Amino acid sequence: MIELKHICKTFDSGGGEVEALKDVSLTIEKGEIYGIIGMSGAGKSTLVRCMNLLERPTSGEIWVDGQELEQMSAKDLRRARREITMIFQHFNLLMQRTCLRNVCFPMELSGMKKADAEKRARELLDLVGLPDKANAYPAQLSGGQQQRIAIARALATNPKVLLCDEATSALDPNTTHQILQLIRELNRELGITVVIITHQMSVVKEICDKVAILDGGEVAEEGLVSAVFAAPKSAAGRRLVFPGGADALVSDPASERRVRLIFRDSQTTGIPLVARLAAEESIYCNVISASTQKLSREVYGSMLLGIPSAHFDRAVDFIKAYPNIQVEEVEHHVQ
Ligand SMILES: Nc1ncnc2c1ncn2[C@@H]1O[C@H](COP(=O)(O)OP(=O)(O)OP(=O)(O)O)[C@@H](O)[C@H]1O
Repeated sequence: MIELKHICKTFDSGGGEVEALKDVSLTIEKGEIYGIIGMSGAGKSTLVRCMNLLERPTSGEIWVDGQELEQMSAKDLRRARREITMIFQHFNLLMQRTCLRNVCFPMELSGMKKADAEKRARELLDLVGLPDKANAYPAQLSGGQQQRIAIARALATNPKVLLCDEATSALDPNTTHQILQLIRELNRELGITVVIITHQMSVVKEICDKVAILDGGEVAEEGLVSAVFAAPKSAAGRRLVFPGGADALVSDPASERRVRLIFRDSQTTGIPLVARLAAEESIYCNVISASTQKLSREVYGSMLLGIPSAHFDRAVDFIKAYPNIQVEEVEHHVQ
C-alpha cells in the first residue's frame, strides 16, 4: 500500500518558486490500478517521481507498506526502490545494448550472477511476448515493442509497484490498447500495484480501478473511476469529462434552471426522457449537452438540461420517479 500524506513540492526555478504539489494526500491500495490524470503542468510527473523518491518532497510523508521512505537507511531505500519500478513515455532503453542486455541491466546492478540474470531475462521476454527479440537492438523495434522491453526490464527486480509515467502517450491507439492489456495481465497475474500517470481519459477508463484528478498541484477529486467519471464534482473533473462542453450562452439564465442528469445503466440510458417530459407533462426542455460512456463494463449517460423555471419542480419530480437517474441542479456557468 502507498500512502502519500500532505505532500508539497516547491521548485526553485530561476524566475522564482514553482509550487508543483500543494498538500497532496492519496492512498493506493495493494493490487490496485490507480490512475492520476491532469492537464499538462498539473504536477503528475512530480507526484509519481516522489513515490520512489526520485524527487524528494519539500514536505509531507511517503509511506510504502507501512514504512516511511525518507526515514529508511540508504540500504533499505535501495531495496525499496527496487520494489517500485517505473516505465516512461520514451521507454529510456539503453540503445547500445541488445534487448536481453537491457533486461539484464538492473539484475547486474543488484549483483546477480550473469547466467542467472540471463535466464530470468529470457523468462521476462517470454512474459511480455517478445522471446525472439533477445538479440535485437532497441532501434530495430517498434514503439510498442520497445515499451514491452522496458516493462520486462522493470519487472526484473520483482517489483511490488509499477509506476507508468505517460507510458502509452507516444503510441498509437491500437498499440496503447495492447500495452494496457499487458499491464492489466501483469497486475492480475503477479499482483503488482500499478500507478498510471496520464493526460488521456481513455487510458484511465480502460484499465484503472480508481482515479485522482490533479489540478494545479492539488487533488481536485478522487475515487472509483465509475463514480468520478460518471458525475465529476470538481471543475477540473468536468473539464476532463466534458471537454468543450456546451456554450454558456445556449440557454437563457433568466427563464431556465439547469440540471445535470446521470443515467446509471443501459436500460436507463435508453429512456426517451426529454420526449416524455414534453408529451406527458408538456414541459419543453433545452438539451444543452448529452453523452454516454462505458465505465467498468457499465454504460453511463450524462445530460445537461435547461428546464423552464416555471416548471422546474414538476420536471424534477417527474425525472426523479425513474430509478437509476441522478439529478442535480447546477449553476448556469456549468457546461
Ligand atoms: N525540476 C523542475 N524545476 C522547476 N520547475 C519544475 C521542475 N519540474 C517540474 N516543474 C514545474 O512543476 C509543475 C508541475 O510539473 P510536472 O512535470 O510535474 O507536471 P505534469 O502534470 O507531469 O505535466 P506534463 O503532463 O506536461 O508532463 C510545472 O509548473 C513545472 O514547470
